[in-house]
Amino acid sequence: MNADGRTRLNQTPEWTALAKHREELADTHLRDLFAADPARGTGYTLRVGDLYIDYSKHLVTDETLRLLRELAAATDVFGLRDAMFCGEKINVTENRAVLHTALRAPRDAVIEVDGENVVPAVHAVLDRMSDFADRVRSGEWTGHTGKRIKNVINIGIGGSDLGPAMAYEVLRSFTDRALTVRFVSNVDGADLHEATRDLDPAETLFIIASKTFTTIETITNATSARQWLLAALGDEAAVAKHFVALSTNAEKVAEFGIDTANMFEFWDWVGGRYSYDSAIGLSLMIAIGPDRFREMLDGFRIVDDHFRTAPAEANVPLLLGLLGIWYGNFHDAQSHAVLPYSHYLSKFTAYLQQLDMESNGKSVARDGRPVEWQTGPVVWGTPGTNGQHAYYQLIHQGTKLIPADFIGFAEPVAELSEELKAQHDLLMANFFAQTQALAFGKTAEEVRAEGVPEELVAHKTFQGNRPTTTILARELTPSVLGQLIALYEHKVFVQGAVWNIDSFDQWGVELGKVLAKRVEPALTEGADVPGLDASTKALVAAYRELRGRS
Ligand SMILES: O=P(O)(O)OC[C@H]1O[C@](O)(CO)[C@@H](O)[C@@H]1O
Repeated sequence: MNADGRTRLNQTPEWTALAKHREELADTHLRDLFAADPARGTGYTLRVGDLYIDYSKHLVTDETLRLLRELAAATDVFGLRDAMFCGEKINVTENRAVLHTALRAPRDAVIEVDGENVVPAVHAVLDRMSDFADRVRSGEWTGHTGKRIKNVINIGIGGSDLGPAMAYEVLRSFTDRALTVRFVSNVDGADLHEATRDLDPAETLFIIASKTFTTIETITNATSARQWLLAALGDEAAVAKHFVALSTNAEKVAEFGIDTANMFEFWDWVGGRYSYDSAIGLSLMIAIGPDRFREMLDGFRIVDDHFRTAPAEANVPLLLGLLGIWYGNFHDAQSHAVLPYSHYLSKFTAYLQQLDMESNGKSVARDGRPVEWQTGPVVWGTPGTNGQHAYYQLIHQGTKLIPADFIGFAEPVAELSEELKAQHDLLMANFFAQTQALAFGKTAEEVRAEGVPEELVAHKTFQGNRPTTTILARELTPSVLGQLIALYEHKVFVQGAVWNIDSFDQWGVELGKVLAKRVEPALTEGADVPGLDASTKALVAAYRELRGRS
């Protein structure tokens, strides 16, 4: 029993029933499931907004889905969902509400935190962002010397980088191509160097994105960026025209030297990895314009409303979350691949890595006791066709079960030439062929029938039975991007709720930060750091020697 009165997850009858069911299905192949139900290809599908979700190629039956839904009911996933949408403080270790859904709520919605409706503030910031973005895009907002802003550099890390950087790539064809928009995150000086080396400081706007405004990588890069600017423009007053801040921490913003009039605010109830639809999206909004940004928010809202209201049988985030639990907890799958068949989604999986792994990479339950069940998977993947010529071999014929999401679009991006658009069918033929091959494989008999010599038959056989979800949409628009992100946000939520972990804290990143601060003087000054272990001590000495410092 948990301290909160709940039976431990792995001791519930629902969990035990799933484990037993898994044994019963051990010898069932997807080929059998499709043979037994000719309607499976259309029956095991759902729609949400513009997304068509095919989950027929999963190792599940109606009974599996029923048992999974019972697990969700027993762990009160929908109860926690309602608490989240209402602004209850479900981030228990930080005593915070979790309200990224308020960032896309309509103007007239009422969502309260500590008795205060947060929606008017959300829209006030959105309006200020829109006004600022319009002024930069139109050339009305100029740099210190009066030159038009042609370059926008977002400096941030983690949730203050990955979201806008990903979305900028995804929506590139909607961006103002006259603007150069870059993202600097790494404290390796090379990142800022490459981002600024060919730019005119007088035409460059820096957006310093940091929820806390204390993150060392971001503050270090921002300080270097200010030096780069001032070295060229020579006047402290230039900072006001070339630096804006996105933060929850006005005091630290002012301390850094950015006028808080140039600060776009968000709130502690927005987690970093859930923040790119807040002020953190300013660089994206400048790139695509406020109207497109709002279309994206509308897309998020479509899936929020669906998650909040759809019954369990038709609730897509619930389904996707439960399927992940089925593989992670009952098939020992360790990882989950996300494989987009769109060049524009090249940073999509990197974004999801933070969303999923920082949220659900936990081993302590909400009541403080260690979990006795697997939690979040390793999330990985790159655009599909490139992956086909790299790691798909392992997915097809390796010894590990790797459930995968395939994401594709019926239409190529509108601005491609007719010639390049013609390549789209080939791209999508690969998309459909892969999930088919993964599910159904190729039997030894089929291989033999092709005249393959006996000694090669085993090598050329594909076991199949590799589960995939296919997510298909007509085209990649700002709204569809919002829908996709909200879908994954809520999927991650569902899994955290079932595992009874706090998906909204991230204590696991703290220790490394503290140790880096402690080790730095050993590198720079050769200072003796008390308690440094023998391995790290020797590595520091080797580093100093290589840098000619010892
Ligand atoms: O926006 P901040 O406060 O600079 O934090 C950046 C990132 O650092 C983390 O706290 C830890 O990596 C993330 O959760 C967050 O997105």
